[in-house]
Amino acid sequence: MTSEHPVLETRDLTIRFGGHVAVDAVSCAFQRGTTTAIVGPNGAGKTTYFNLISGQLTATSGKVLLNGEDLSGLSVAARTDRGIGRAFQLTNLFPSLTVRENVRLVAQARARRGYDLFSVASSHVELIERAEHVLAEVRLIEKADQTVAALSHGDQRKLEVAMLIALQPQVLMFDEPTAGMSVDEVPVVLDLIAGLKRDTDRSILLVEHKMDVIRSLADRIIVLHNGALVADGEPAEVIASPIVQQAYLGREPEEETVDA
Ligand SMILES: Nc1ncnc2c1ncn2[C@@H]1O[C@H](COP(=O)(O)OP(=O)(O)OP(=O)(O)O)[C@@H](O)[C@H]1O
Repeated sequence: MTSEHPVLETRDLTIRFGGHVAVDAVSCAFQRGTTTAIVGPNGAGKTTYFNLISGQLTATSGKVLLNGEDLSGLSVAARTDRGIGRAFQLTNLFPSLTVRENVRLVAQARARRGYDLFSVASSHVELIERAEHVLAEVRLIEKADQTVAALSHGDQRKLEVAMLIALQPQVLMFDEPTAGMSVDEVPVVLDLIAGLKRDTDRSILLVEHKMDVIRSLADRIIVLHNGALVADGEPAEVIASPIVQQAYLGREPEEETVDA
């Protein structure tokens, strides 16, 4: 729980499916207040790496550490309690409830969990205030009394992010956050994630294919290829590196995506 540890770290993290090594000894540390994009060609192991961090998959070997604590053997729910929040997967919206009710439910559930020492004793008033704060953070406060069913798709995405924030994660994971979104919805989600970056206690990880999204959000890019970490650095440097351009991504620097 101290600042001497990176918020999240993977050490020699490996998973094999039969003879295939999908994530191959990936060691990487993620600091508070940083946003890291994970890129690589199709099948490189990006989603599998995410699944190993969030607990959807169990590593063959290696470790995932949160604030120095080994998460091996912990379920997805236990990892969420500890502070790993994965967007658009953990949260289920209740369509007939209002926006505010949805967020309050998550805040309440979070407060009941034993690991959140500061909010175990949270009063009803504190929980309500927390929900209002989160709704303001994602700019949904004016729609707080609308039912979820009445929201646009973009606003539902905002609500999903609000519910993720209400879980108070230290690590926020987004798997292709703009995939399947309409042209007008993309800036909404990008704005939201950019807003989340202002909280320097949080660390954001995103798997992303789109170069413009990466450029606008990431402070750092790590590249996976055949499950191994092959490049790590500032976006401009990584995108321009010959190893990424030619050997691994097979793309010219100015093309739309950095993979596949
Ligand atoms: N449950 C599984 N069983 C067997 N093989 C798997 C399983 N999950 C992933 N793989 C394999 O592991 C490799 C990495 O897959 P993964 O989905 O992590 O790649 P990715 O980088 O996320 O690709 P994409 O960009 O296409 O989503 C692939 O070869 C995939 O077929």
